Amino acid sequence: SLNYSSVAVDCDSSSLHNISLQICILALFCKEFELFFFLLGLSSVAAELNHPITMPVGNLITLRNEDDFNQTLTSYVSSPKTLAVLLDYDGTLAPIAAHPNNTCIPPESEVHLKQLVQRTDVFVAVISGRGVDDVRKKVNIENVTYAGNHGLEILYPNGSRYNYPIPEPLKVNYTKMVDILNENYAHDGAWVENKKASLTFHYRNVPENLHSDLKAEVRKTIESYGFRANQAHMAIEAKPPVEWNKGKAALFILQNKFGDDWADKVKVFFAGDDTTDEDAMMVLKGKGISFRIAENDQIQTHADYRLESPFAVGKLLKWLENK
Ligand SMILES: O=P(O)(O)OC[C@H]1O[C@H](O[C@H]2O[C@H](CO)[C@@H](O)[C@H](O)[C@H]2O)[C@H](O)[C@@H](O)[C@@H]1O
Repeated sequence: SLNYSSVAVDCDSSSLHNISLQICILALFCKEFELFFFLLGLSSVAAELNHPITMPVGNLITLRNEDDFNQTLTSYVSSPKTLAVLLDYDGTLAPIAAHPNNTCIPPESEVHLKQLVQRTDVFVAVISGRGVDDVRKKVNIENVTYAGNHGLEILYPNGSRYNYPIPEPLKVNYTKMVDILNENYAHDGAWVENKKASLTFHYRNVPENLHSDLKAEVRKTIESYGFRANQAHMAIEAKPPVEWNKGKAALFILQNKFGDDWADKVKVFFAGDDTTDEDAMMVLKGKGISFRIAENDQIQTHADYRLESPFAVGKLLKWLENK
């Protein structure tokens, strides 16, 4: 069991988050549940402090066609650096569908994406919330680096993999959380997508009058197992409380491919439609150009520009292909 003593810590929010998370996991090992939940709360608060939660709103320039791309992006794209294109899948490459199995990349986008991948001066990665093998199957293009589970797993073109090390107690809790969500809430059209490292609770087919209570209950359940709950499109994502996200994964992929000085060697384009994509937009601010895919031009985002739909992403890919 744990012996308590008082410790004074003078540190920034990032270190506070890491320290509290580490002791929290130790507390779980030692079955010190009160301490576990206290430290879990503390680590979440520290993570929030570390993460600016207010995002710029409005005044977001929308790029709609070739003329817009020419006017806005030409000077950035004409530098002799290698082009790195990092793309989210659902809602970005592929339009949202009623069920994850029913998505596909519009044929025109697929053609341009394939052309880009074939160029030796272009690097392409897809960074998704789906399981990595699932998104790999969906995109189905060779020579692309795939990241799944919001970056927790990465599959390189040569078949090698990176898996973010998730602490054992969290894995145990994950399994329990999947069982409870399935048992208590997977009805009236709701279902749990178990992706092994993170899950998505889908409620798209649930009658609308039940949404608000269901969402609150599911969030509470997810958090009671020590996981983070994120709102997504008609779904709630449960992610492990680790210091890893699409932003960290994007940097990791770029560093691995181009070295620590990647920012001097590469011009980066990132596109995403969801809150989890904001982590990548944040870390790439000033180092690349990012696009938020959104119908609403008042969306809160860290992206530099807005594209209205996955079809506009296709137009951007076509434009990039000719650069
Ligand atoms: O990071 P992404 O590639 O955007 O993945 C995010 C989640 O996308 C999927 O769910 C969403 O898209 C489905 C298909 O269009 C839609 O039916 C669902 O309502 C959306 O929430 C996917 O199923 C999740 O695993 C991803 O985390």
